[in-house]
Amino acid sequence: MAKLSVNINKIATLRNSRGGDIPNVVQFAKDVQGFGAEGITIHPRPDERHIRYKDAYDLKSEVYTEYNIEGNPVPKFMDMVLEIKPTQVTLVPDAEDAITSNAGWDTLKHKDFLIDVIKEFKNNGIRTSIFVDPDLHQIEGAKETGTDRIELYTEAYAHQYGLGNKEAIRPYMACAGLANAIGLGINAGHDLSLDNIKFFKENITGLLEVSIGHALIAESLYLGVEQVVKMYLDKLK
Ligand SMILES: CC(=O)[C@@H](O)[C@H](O)COP(=O)(O)O
Ligand SMILES: NCC(=O)COP(=O)(O)O
Repeated sequence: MAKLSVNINKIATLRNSRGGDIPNVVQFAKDVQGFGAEGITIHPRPDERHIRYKDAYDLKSEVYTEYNIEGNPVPKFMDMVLEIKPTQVTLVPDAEDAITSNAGWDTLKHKDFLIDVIKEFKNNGIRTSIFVDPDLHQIEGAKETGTDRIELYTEAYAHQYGLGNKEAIRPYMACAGLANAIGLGINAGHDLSLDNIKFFKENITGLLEVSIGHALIAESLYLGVEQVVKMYLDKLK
């Protein structure tokens, strides 16, 4: 069974569009955990256009499932994560102006940097994960950094699956096979949805956690948050 971590960035985006506190992201996190979510993911970006650093602190005492903070480990981000000490930090190489995450780390090119950053987080008792493209060389590189887990960047799978190309799962299966063989835990995320999650889960041996935000919130507009969370949990069994 893979854990469902709900990414609540979109709730903050909605709140920020009016400048007030509706919807309240902390209340949403509490409710979604009550509906069965096994984790809360946030991804504060440098411009704080959705989740803000203050939200990350406010959520600390209310997330009683797994708290996963994603982002580019620039000094401000590192200080915040080291202070909050979430369950997991997921390192994502965001460009400042990226609309959303659009690439995994080059774990070979940035190996020394990643080794240093991961050591710092692990010394503080925080589990680490690196966002990576489904490429065997990048998985091997990730192992060299000392990270506990990888997060497979699933945008390509989700896009191809939507076009009817189920073969798109193959590179992910190969990466999962390698990760399992060399002792890396496997997370996955980006554009996963009620449509594509079951096939992904069925084919990825050892999948530990998925973080899902954009599709989950969009689906909730029609079906309701509680129903959607339960549908994901069922597909992730
Ligand atoms: C790493 C990843 O795929 C997610 O964090 C995703 O990028 C969500 O971030 P946004 O809500 O900014 O799109
Ligand atoms: N790590 C992926 C994530 O948190 C959510 O991505 P998305 O479902 O919003 O594309």
